[in-house]
Amino acid sequence: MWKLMRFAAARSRLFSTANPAPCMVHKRGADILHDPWFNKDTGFPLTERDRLGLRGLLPPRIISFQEQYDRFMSSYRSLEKNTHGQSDNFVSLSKWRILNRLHDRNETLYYRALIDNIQEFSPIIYTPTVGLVCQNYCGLFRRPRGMYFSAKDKGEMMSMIYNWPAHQVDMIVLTDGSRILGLGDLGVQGIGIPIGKLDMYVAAAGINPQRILPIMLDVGTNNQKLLDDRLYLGVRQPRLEGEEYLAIVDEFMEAVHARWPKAIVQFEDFQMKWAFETLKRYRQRFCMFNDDIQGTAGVALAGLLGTVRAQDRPLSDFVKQKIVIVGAGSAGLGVLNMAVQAVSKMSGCSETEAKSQFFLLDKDGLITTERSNIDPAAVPFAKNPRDLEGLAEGASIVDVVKKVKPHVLLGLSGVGGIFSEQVLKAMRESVSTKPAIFAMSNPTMNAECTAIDAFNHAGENIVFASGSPFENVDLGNGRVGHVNQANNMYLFPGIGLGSLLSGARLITDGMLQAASECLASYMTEEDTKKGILYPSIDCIRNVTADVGAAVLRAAVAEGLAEGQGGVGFKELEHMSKEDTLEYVRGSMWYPEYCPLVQEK
Ligand SMILES: NC(=O)C1=CN([C@@H]2O[C@H](COP(=O)(O)OP(=O)(O)OC[C@H]3O[C@@H](n4cnc5c(N)ncnc54)[C@H](O)[C@@H]3O)[C@@H](O)[C@H]2O)C=CC1
Ligand SMILES: CC(=O)C(=O)O
Ligand SMILES: [Mg+2]
Repeated sequence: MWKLMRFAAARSRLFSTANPAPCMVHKRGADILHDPWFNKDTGFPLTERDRLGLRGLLPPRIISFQEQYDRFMSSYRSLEKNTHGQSDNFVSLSKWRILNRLHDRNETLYYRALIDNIQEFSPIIYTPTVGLVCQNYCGLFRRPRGMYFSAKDKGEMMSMIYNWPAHQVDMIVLTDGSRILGLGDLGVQGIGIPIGKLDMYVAAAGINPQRILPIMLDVGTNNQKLLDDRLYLGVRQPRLEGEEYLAIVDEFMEAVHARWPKAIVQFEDFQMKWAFETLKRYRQRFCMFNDDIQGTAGVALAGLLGTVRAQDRPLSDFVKQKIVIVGAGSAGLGVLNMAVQAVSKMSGCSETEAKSQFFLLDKDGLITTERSNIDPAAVPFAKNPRDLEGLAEGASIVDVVKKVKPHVLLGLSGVGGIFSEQVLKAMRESVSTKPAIFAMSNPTMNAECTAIDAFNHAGENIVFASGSPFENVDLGNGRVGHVNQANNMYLFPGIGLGSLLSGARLITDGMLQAASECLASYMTEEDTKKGILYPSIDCIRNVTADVGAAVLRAAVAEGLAEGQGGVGFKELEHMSKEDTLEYVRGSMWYPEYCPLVQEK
């Protein structure tokens, strides 16, 4: 059966312009050289130079793709040498610039460099450097990437969407710049985040870069420093609020859906109130998800389950883990919701009972039912003070940790260093012999603690994870404190890829759960016992293929899959687990120069 379907899969690959099918190019001469989708720099073969009017526009020698790659990496290595001893920010921005210049010039070579060096380059194009790039965006801006819809475009979006040059768009990452990593409201400068996330989509999920679209919804900013900055490139007005805000997002979603009904929209780095509101508003109507709420939750849950295994306990013991979550925003509440659902499912108890193991804090401390002005999204998790011995409304992190002695302390607060020495030392009294500390806030300077501080103060037996990368910690005598990167990048590319290939019109909890379960089952017993919760970033393409296949199968199981690119529901339904994985892998784009002219 599957053999018969190979044709369809191959068609799908062609459909996604994967190699070696010829690419359609309607340009000639210098226009091709200036188009990073088609540009091959010195790599154009003679036939293309002849037939596309490139003769004389390039030095005569033809350089192979491999030589071009080697040449780029060698200039990257020289830059590393030449910037040695400069400040970390200077070095990171210099690295970002050299990668960005390649991105702007030759996408095929850029993505090959990114895929082959993903462990090394992800901290440059993604967190933490992407945060620095967003902070300095107006100064760094050279040429636009993606689309910008602003408060001033009301009523125009349906026609504006047709200004995007690509006929097909599969994956959109959208932000309004209101909560960029832990850096707050960066207005239009937040566009760096959709760009970085979509780079991960191409590198990890093999989404064709001609079919991605980063989008900034610029509804103003409440960041006074930006409003006062004469170089600021966004709309200089306070953020739209209430119905005015929603009217802009509604119009944008309708416009996108009208042009690309099957495109997936990932909402990213929206402030909490709009993150929850837009998810509720659109998830039954459009194929969308909120990465900070749902992607983060799946990655955190996989890490929490891994922690139980690291403690050498049966997975069913997850229901007994006491977990303190610091940060009751979109990410913290997303994690809590998913973890509570998992406990309830595993133990068969009600969600109300499942909540008893969890403690939630925000900027005002422990959240209890005595809190006045409690955020509606946090209400279900507020503790009844009657159930708390010796802990009152607003108790500090250190008091909660001392009293609860949790198995896990998890931070999604956006506040650097709030897991102080005192807090970390209190974790030594944890009821677990191998407590876990998740300092998940980004970028690095906003992490709740550093890896070194965690191992120094909380003890060498801890399990540690952070949102942005840290080096493993040398514990002496050849022992290593392993650092995990608990970042939604392990899931969002697979969620997007699986949803796309399924052709489902919605992304359900079942599909998201399948993604998380797939990641949770990834590590071997041997690894988890060493405190390794997630696979190496070097394998992110394999992880994403597995996650994508799990999401696709969940969509099929729920009867939501409609298929795409010639592979319909019936074919998807009859694929075995292995066939699905093969199909997903076969659909992934890989950067190679494709012929721009038909062989004669
Ligand atoms: N590792 C990952 O994959 C992800 C990490 N994040 C990070 O999580 C952080 C928070 O993101 P969101 O939840 O979307 O932000 P948010 O702004 O919605 O929520 C922040 C929460 O932290 C609380 N908070 C602030 N100061 C605090 C303090 N001193 N003590 C305790 N709580 C405090 C606030 O009251 C609020 O409840 C950001 O730094 C973001 O980069 C977010 C998504 C994914
Ligand atoms: C990783 C991510 O999505 C965040 O920090 O917001
Ligand atoms: Mg985010």
